[in-house]
Amino acid sequence: MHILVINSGSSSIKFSLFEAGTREPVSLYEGEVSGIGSGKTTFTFKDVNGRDLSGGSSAVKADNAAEAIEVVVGAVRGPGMPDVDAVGYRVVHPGPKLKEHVRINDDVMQDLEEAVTFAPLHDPSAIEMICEMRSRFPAVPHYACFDTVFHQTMPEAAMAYAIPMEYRARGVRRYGFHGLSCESIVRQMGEAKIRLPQRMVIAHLGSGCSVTALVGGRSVDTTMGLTPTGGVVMGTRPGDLDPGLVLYLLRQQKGDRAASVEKLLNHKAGMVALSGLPNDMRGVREAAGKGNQRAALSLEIFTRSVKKAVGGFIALMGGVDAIVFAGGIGEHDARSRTEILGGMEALGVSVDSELNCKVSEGVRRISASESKTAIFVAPAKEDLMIAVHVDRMIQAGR
Ligand SMILES: Nc1ncnc2c1ncn2[C@@H]1O[C@H](COP(=O)(O)OP(=O)(O)O)[C@@H](O)[C@H]1O
Ligand SMILES: CC(=O)OP(=O)(O)O
Ligand SMILES: [Mg+2]
Repeated sequence: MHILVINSGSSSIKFSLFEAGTREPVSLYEGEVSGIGSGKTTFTFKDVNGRDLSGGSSAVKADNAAEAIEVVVGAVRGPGMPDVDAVGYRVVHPGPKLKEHVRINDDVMQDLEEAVTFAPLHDPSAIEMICEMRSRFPAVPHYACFDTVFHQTMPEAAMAYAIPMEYRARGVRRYGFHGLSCESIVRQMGEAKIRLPQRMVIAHLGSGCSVTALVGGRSVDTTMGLTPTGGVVMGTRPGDLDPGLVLYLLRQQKGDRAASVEKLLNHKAGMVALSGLPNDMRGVREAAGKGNQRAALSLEIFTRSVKKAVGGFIALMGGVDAIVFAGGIGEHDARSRTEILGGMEALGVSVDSELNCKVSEGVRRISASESKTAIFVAPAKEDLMIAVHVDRMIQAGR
């Protein structure tokens, strides 16, 4: 059986084809269409051995999602490719009703449409992708896997906001995101024969950034809330703000005030606002290294916000046995890791500077020998988790 997994972002579509059924899902092919609508769309497609299957042309024309989907469909239906038996999608926010990963039908699509208000940066592209793919692959089952499901284990004290309870009944609560990433880290630790740490903090620092506290491998609290705009500072999102500041912004706008503030908070805030540079941690670091003061300040603010989240969760859990970094920044930016954990030696947290700079596959340990807390770097395998959940749903006859 072959499961196609699709993780669509606002300007990119990542896809992987997994073999599953008789064994745990294994990725056979993966690809990405990125920079959709930018005029500089690129396409990568390779097999499990890294062999390039993109036909040698990395530049493709995809001015919108529908054209990008044509590229994806062309690749997975190409010569020699196996039949797709099921399709799984990463959907960031399911809205208030859906609490588990689900097989998609028209009712589910209705729920997802209603969830767009909670994740306007993420859900629309996923919904568009699902609609297109359902019409192109009408005979196979389609499944939605949500970022939020992993956080269902949070206690009510972590979920509820201090606003009138009638809103809680309407689904206004902390949901938490990057759950598929967190789950994949717990799973990878098991595969690497690392004893599951009792108290763990996962810092998923990528396009979106969040910090999650886990006890016994289950989420007990996380920084993102009702939406993926809150929590720690991100590339284009501000993280937590004084609610009075949001009211101030709303009062300043003309026309469609909510739409203007939404655009400001999801696209124009965070590191891009502070640094005045494009949304790429590498560029910000390079500029700061050359003396750009705004870039340096943006890094300081980013580090400070993640450090406060990590420290807060250590206090909440009464200590920490492991800290894990994942996501594009968490996995690749050694400086972010040392700066976030710098000065925590008194808490028993110290990074080994040599191990921190090494590059290798899978979960790797970067803590110093004297560190009481184990510190790891791990890839966020969201796509693998989606394949695992789709496989389970198929086995369960869903
Ligand atoms: N080698 C690297 N060093 C520092 N930052 C990196 C590196 N590679 C990727 N990043 C950063 O990771 C972020 C994207 O993270 P990623 O997890 O890939 O996002 P997405 O959620 O879109 O998959 C960007 O800010 C990018 O600059
Ligand atoms: C939930 C979220 O922020 O996702 P991403 O990091 O992919 O933007
Ligand atoms: Mg991501």
